[in-house]
Amino acid sequence: MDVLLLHGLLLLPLAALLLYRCSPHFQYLCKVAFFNCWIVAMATLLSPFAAFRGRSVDNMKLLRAALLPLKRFYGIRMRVRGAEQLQLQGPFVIVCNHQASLDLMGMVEVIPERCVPIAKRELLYLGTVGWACWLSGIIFIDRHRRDTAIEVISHTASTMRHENLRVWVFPEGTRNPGKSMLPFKRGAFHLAVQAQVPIVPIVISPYWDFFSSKEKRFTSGTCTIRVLPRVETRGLSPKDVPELTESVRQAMAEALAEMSMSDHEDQATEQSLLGLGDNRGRPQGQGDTARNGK
Ligand SMILES: CCCCCCCCCCCCCCCC(=O)SCCNC(=O)CCNC(=O)[C@H](O)C(C)(C)COP(=O)(O)OP(=O)(O)OC[C@H]1O[C@@H](n2cnc3c(N)ncnc32)[C@H](O)[C@@H]1OP(=O)(O)O
Ligand SMILES: CCCCCCCC/C=C\CCCCCCCC(=O)OC[C@@H](O)COP(=O)(O)O
Repeated sequence: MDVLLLHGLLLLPLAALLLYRCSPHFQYLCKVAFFNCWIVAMATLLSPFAAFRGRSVDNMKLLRAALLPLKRFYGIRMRVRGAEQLQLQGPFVIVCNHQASLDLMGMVEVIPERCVPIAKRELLYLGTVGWACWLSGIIFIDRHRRDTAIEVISHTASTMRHENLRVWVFPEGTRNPGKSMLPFKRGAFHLAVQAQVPIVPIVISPYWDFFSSKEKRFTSGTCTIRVLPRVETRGLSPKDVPELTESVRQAMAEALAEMSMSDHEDQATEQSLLGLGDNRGRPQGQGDTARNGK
C-alpha cells in the first residue's frame, strides 16, 4: 500500500507536467496562479523592509524591483517607445489603458521615480499585498463613493505639488480586455488641472496575441508600451476637463489602434522569418509570438 502511495506521489508531478505541456487551459491557470502567488510572496517578504522605512513613495522601488522579473518567467518581451517623454522635472499625471492585472508588468517597465498609482480601495484588504501597497504610498479610492474619491483626488493634487509626486491613473476605472478603450473617468484630468501639471498618456499594446482571460490562453509574446507626448494643463480650469478628457482619450485610442495593427504585422514578419507557420495554443487568425521560449 505504501509503495503504491509512493508511486502515486511520484507520478503526480509528472502528470501535472504532462498536463501543463498538453493543455493550454491548464497552462493558463498555472501561469495566473503563479502571477498571484509571486505578488503575495513578494509582498510578504518585502513588507517588513518597507515598514522599516515607513509609508513612503520610495518603497515603490521595492515593489518595482519585485515585479520586474515577472516578464522573464512568462517570456514576454517589453518594447518601450517614447520613454524620453517621461524625462520631466516636477510632478505630472500619467494616464494609461487598463487591460488586465498583467498591466503591472508594463507599468514597472516605465514607471518614473516618485510615482504612485491610484488604486481601488478593495486592494487594501488583500492581506500583505494591501499592506505593501499602503506602505508604498499607493493612493486608494472608493469608486462607489464619488464624493470621498473626489476629496482624495483634491488632496492628492496639493500633495503632488508639495512633494513632487507623480501619479499613475487608469482612467478607464476598471480592467477592459476589449478592443477599444472604455469612456474615461474624469478624476485624472481634474487632478492634473487642479495641480496645473502635465498629463503623460501611455498606451500598452493589446495582449490578444499571448493572453486572453476569456479564452484561458497565456503564451509568450511581445508587448509594446508607447509613451505619447505630454499634454499641458497650465491655465486650464475645471470647465475644460470634459474636452481635455476627450482629446487625450482620442490620442490614446488612435495610438492603440495603430499599435494593434503594427504589432500584428511585426509578429507575422518575425514568425515568417523564424519559419513559425503554425498557431500553437490559440485560435485561427491570431499571430504566433512563440519567439521568447516558454
Ligand atoms: C512588493 C510587492 C508588492 C506587490 C503589490 C502589487 C500590487 C500593486 C498594485 C498597484 C497597481 C494598482 C493598479 C490598480 C488599478 C485600479 O485599481 S483601477 C480602479 C481605480 N481607478 C479609477 O477608478 C480611476 C480613477 N477614477 C476616477 O477618476 C473617477 O472619476 C472617480 C473619481 C472615481 C469618480 O467616478 P465616477 O463618478 O464613476 O466617474 P466620472 O464620470 O469620472 O465623474 C462623475 C462626475 O464627477 C466629476 N469629477 C470626477 N472627479 C472629480 C474631481 N477630482 N474633482 C471634481 N469633479 C470630479 C466629473 O467631472 C463628473 O462630473 P461631470 O463632468 O459629469 O459634471
Ligand atoms: C487576508 C486576505 C488574504 C487575501 C490574499 C489574496 C491574494 C491576492 C492575490 C493576488 C493579488 C494580486 C493583486 C494584483 C493587483 C492588480 C491590480 C489590478 O489590476 O487591479 C484591478 C483593478 O485595477 C480594477 O479592478 P476591476 O477590474 O474593476 O475589478
